Amino acid sequence: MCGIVGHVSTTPVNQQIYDSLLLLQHRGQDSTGISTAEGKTFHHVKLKGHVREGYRTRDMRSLLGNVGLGHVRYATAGSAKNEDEIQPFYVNAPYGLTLVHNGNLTNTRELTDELYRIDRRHLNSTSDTELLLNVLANELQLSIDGDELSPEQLFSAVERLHERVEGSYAAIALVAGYGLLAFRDPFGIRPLVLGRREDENGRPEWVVASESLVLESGGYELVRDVAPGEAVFVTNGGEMFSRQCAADPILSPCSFEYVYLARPDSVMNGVSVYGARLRMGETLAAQVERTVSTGDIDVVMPIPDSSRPQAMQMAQKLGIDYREGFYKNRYVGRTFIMPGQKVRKKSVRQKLNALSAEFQGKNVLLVDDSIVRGTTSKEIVDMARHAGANSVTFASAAPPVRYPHVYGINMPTRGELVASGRTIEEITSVIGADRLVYQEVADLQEAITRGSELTQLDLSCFTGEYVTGTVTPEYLAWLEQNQSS
Ligand SMILES: O=P(O)(O)OC[C@H]1O[C@H](OP(=O)(O)OP(=O)(O)O)[C@H](O)[C@@H]1O
Ligand SMILES: NC(=O)CC[C@H](N)C(=O)O
Ligand SMILES: [Mg+2]
Repeated sequence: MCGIVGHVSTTPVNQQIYDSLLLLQHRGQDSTGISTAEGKTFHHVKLKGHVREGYRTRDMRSLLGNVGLGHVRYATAGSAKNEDEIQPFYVNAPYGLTLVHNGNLTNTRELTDELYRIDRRHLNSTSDTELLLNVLANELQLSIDGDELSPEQLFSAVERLHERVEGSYAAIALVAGYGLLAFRDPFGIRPLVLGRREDENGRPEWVVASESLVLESGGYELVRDVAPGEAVFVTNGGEMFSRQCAADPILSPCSFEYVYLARPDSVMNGVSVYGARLRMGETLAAQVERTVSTGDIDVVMPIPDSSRPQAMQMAQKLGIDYREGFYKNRYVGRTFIMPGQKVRKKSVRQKLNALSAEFQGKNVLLVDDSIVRGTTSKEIVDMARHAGANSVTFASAAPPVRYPHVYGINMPTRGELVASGRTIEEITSVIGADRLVYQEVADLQEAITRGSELTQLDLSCFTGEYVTGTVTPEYLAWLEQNQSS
């Protein structure tokens, strides 16, 4: 899950993109990049690491133009370390295109072969985003008819792209001299929202972003989520066109956005992330009551940051005191999205510290949003015991993660998932807890969708059922061999 943003403005757009990327930093920490368009000229800056430490004043000054896009990367294909894979990607024909992508393509082998053999396109990295851009460029080249590019030609290209590409993709592209194109895969797996505001002269300004908090902070009105399969084109002059480009779009957003990835103050697909997390706490409280005796539990504690709303609601439902026993070093980033297990493990210790007074002689109920590799939970249980806890019950607001996530979250191999091939008792013993309670899949689904129009979610990492219907055991085996994290 990367963070993407695109702005079409009536004034220089560099600072707006920077501000938007800062708000999306929680979605990717590996690298970041910005492209702006000044007439027909693109300006690009790409850097490793975080937004705040990366861009220098001279970088910002070089990003001229009123139209642009930006990216924060959390690598899911290729390598986090490879500087050639930092987004945006660029191709010079047709017109000049630059693109950012959140998601993960699942037919990369076929596309790589077709692009070389049939389309005669050269690829210079193992990034799936480079594939996505080249498919778009190829299909756009085939759609062009006459001298001027029309929205319809762009939409036809996206229509054909949907037919060729499998997996998840929310993408934003700039077409040099024309405007900004945004599109979402036919299942709407990864999020994308459209916002609008007016400048002081009443002229429209547009933003497309992964999360709605970008819109709120910039004073934009949420127009709507980009629909699954839909493409939106905003001209450099601020005129907006949109069209459904997929044959059978079915909104099936990634449940893990609501569990962990997104900021709680965002609204995605009409569902408040914070509201969904509170409801997860409610259903998890009921599950705890059903499965373990709660009479002896003294305090409910979150594992900062992401599980706070769930833990708060659980404490209230269970009628047990809510306490904060772990303190977070705000200068260490999110652990789960760091590349490499060694650095993730070290970071948990650096990031969280236990406050002994809250643990001494107490029976604690620790709540996390999810247990994936078990890196966090194992360290945390150990820290709670060292701080003097009498007993440790661990509750996860997500069900056991047993299957690879192939749609933009870096958990491609079963072997690294602590719940894969293990019973609950075995997982309890691996993380060192006294008792362990997981959310049920149906409860998670209900907690996310309650009161909304959402009828379907991607829950593949919990169920092994992949919404696109194109993920085969052979693909998963190939992924395990070729992608390690
Ligand atoms: O089982 P694991 O592989 O450790 O993964 C799960 C943990 O990783 C995430 O936290 P992270 O530190 O990334 O971010 P947060 O501060 O937003 O909770 C998540 O909230 C869990 O705590
Ligand atoms: N997390 C993402 O959305 C990653 C986008 C793309 N697959 C990359 O690896 O750069
Ligand atoms: Mg966490």
